[in-house]
Amino acid sequence: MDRVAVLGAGSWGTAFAKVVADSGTDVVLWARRAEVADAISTSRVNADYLPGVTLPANLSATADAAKALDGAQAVVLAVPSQTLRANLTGWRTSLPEGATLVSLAKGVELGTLKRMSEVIREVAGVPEDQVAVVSGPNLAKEIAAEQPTATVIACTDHDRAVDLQHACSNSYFRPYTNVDVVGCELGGACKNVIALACGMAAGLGFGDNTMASIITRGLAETARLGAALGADPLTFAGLAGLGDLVATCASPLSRNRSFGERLGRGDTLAQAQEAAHGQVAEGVKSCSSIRELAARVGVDMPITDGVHQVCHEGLDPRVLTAALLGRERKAERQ
Ligand SMILES: NC(=O)c1ccc[n+]([C@@H]2O[C@H](COP(=O)([O-])OP(=O)(O)OC[C@H]3O[C@@H](n4cnc5c(N)ncnc54)[C@H](O)[C@@H]3O)[C@@H](O)[C@H]2O)c1
Ligand SMILES: O=P(O)(O)OC[C@H](O)CO
Repeated sequence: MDRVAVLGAGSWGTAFAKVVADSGTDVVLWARRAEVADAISTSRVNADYLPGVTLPANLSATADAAKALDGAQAVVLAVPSQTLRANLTGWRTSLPEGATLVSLAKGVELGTLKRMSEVIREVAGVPEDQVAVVSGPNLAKEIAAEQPTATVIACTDHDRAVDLQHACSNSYFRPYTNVDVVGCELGGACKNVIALACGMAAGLGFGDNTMASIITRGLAETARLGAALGADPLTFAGLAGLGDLVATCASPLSRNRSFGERLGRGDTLAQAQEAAHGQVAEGVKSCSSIRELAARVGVDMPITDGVHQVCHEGLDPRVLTAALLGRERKAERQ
């Protein structure tokens, strides 16, 4: 692979483009705003999202998506989940034939309840084995600072995953392959919701026992959903499951955890949204789609359900705490 397009110049799109460029592959990064593309081209910095990070010379930027896509062997989609369908519909006619379409987004679409790889297949009209997913404990700022990190590249076509693995392996970034796309995507989407719950707990002043309890029971409900949807249960013990869950729930860099913390301290949804400065906390929307998906397949997800109620039905996080603790007693593996 010698040319990759990354569509979306937010925190992760820009950091991932740097990863690919630092791995020796030429990258063209598409930014929605022309001034962001121009600034990257002239100063080699994306000051809005990754201030202080110098981007490599083999990374160029443009606001023209067709230009970014021209000749790309892999097309990396780095826009928020709920905008992926509309964005990709606009790019569809410029997608290079046979290119691997790669999702970086961690969410489940509202309304359709589709995972991002399903949205991509549907909109681009490509087979399942042409779509890959990157998911793991990947806080963009740490990766942009070249801190050692592992991730998972999931694709039902193992050889395609390996090609992509070669295009984004370097001294600070180590991707593993996996053929369980369903498990990796669900792990990535659900952990944002659990991180909101951990944030709420932190905002309420609770400590590490509470965090560990939410993380572990959050993993249990994520794995239950995964099992019902055909995922490999072991995926949830891996980087795209437990790995990402721990990083997101523990890190002050996580937008989801920070958002939850504000709610826990008493902010309204609107106040927490304002404090996020336009950066996406995917769990705020995906808590609703995941909750609906769980109901569709008859899976109990009490934490996800509670996060939805706090975010969208005005439930006080303190009342959620009491409700979760007061649930019917049960066996751990029930
Ligand atoms: N930031 C991280 O550390 C990180 C790590 C792994 C995965 N992710 C996932 O990657 C995806 C993108 O996250 P990000 O951190 O780059 O987000 P971000 O908020 O930093 O950037 C989003 C980018 O998408 C663009 N965009 C295009 N159409 C848009 C629209 N209609 N509305 C809003 N923005 C639009 C924005 O201009 C911006 O460049 C999310 O699903 C996120 O969960 C993020
Ligand atoms: O900042 P968050 O909460 O969107 O999390 C970022 C990444 O998904 C961590 O892997």
